[in-house]
Amino acid sequence: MSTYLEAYGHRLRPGYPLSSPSPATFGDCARPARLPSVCRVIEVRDLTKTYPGGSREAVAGLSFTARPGRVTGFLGPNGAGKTTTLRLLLGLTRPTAGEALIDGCPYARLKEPLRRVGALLESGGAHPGRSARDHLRWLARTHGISAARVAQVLRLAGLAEVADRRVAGFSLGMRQRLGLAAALLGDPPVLLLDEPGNGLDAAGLRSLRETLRKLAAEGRTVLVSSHLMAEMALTADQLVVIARGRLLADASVREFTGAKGPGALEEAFLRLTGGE
Ligand SMILES: Nc1ncnc2c1ncn2[C@@H]1O[C@H](COP(=O)(O)OP(=O)(O)OP(=O)(O)O)[C@@H](O)[C@H]1O
Repeated sequence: MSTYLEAYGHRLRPGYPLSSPSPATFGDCARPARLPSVCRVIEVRDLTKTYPGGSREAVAGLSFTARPGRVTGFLGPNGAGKTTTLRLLLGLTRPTAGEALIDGCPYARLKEPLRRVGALLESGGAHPGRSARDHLRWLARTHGISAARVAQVLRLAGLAEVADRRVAGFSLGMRQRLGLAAALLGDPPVLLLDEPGNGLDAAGLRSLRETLRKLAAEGRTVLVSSHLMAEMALTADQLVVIARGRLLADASVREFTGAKGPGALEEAFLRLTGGE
């Protein structure tokens, strides 16, 4: 599969005459009955963002592609522009220049976005007085998603046993799990996750790693930002490294760490970013 994706993944655009049952609606950013895996691509093209009053560009001419079937780790020192890039991809802030596309479309033009893109940006968002289950049921109802799927994502995120507890009593790690459960609710082919490992204990990190690997193995596109180098070395296939809004590297974990193995990622990262 990877050879096929590598050969065609970044060149195809929605609307291409693939074997999709309804390519016409696909070009319109509607979801075809079966989304061709080669089109689940996240594309950032010459993306630039200067915040009003900002002294420098938060994102500066950034270009990269995250492809299906892989976990793409999005790395960079504090303030590098990772969250800004993810917010641009989700249409939460406007680019100063360039494009941030999913399936060839800006997020705002995607039909049924919850079923197309699962996002975890921060661990807040759930009403503290609600239980995890009620929060997810409410989200599911507003997007026409079944209660059975709620139970499924609660299990996937390791929250089944605390599903009926109020979110107010949740630890940071439990809130992160709830955020991940919400991101998975629509069974989306594309996932954008901003530091999902924050606050997770060792068991939580392992389970997150296994979940992300599995999601990628199912052919989904997983873009995940993180400061946890050891985790990224074990989780990611591809690494996109930025600093001061600019691309420093876009390489496989193997290319990054060489023969030294996953333990060498932190060293390579610090060397590349000048230990910022
Ligand atoms: N709403 C905003 N208004 C003005 N400047 C902002 C805003 N959000 C972020 N910035 C600035 O943009 C730059 C990039 O920030 P961003 O949060 O995207 O980086 P990051 O790589 O996610 O950092 P971290 O790893 O610390 O979360 C920083 O200089 C930050 O101060």
